[in-house]
Amino acid sequence: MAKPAPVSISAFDKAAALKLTPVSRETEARLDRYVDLLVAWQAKTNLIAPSTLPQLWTRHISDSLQLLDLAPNARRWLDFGSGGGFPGVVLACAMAEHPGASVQLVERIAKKAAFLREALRVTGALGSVVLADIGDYVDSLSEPVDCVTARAVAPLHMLLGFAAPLVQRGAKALFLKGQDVEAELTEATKYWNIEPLLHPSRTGGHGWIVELNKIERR
Ligand SMILES: C[S@@+](CC[C@H](N)C(=O)[O-])C[C@H]1O[C@@H](n2cnc3c(N)ncnc32)[C@H](O)[C@@H]1O
Repeated sequence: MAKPAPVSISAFDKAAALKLTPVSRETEARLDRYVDLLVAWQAKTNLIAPSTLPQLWTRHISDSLQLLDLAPNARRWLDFGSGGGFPGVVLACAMAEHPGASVQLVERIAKKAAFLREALRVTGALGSVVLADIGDYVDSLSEPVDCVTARAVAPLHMLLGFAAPLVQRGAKALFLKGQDVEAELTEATKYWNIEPLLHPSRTGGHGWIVELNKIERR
């Protein structure tokens, strides 16, 4: 008797992720193309910690998708330090269903920026890649942004410095943070007047999303 095909960990992980953060068939197809590209590039460029590959869908894709519910009306997104594309490329894949939406991905490492461009191309997601330092880019930006995001890029007090001009012009900031969020908030409030909203990550672990609608220098 033929043995049943082994259930691959990634298929199981993908199913868990889609239960946690459901998406349309079209977005799922775009995310599949992104995952294929990421896995191919990961062999030659370190885009994510190799130990997290088996949980790619829950650890990285759901982690990114969960931001959408916190800014359901946002159409113009800006992701700081996109690296391998989290959350920026994932958001761009999901936002492709909204005409006129776009996600800008800011990354200062040329090889990662090249990967991000290829990811937007193969997925057909709506967005653009900016090869620049975040601070320089924000200084040069005049068009409005609805929501600014970042994951694993810099300590909170530095992210607040980057995001402040955008939040002061009406943007919301959503920063994915780990278990040290309280210490980061304590440090940040030495320099900034903020009224943070803390959302526990839906993907479990000790993650938090820091939502900010006001950032003013003390
Ligand atoms: C640890 S990686 C995280 C990447 C991605 N956000 C994620 O969560 O998988 C941090 C990324 O931010 C980029 N980065 C850090 N500081 C930056 C800056 N000032 N300007 C542009 N990119 C920056 C780095 O080049 C790197 O690709």
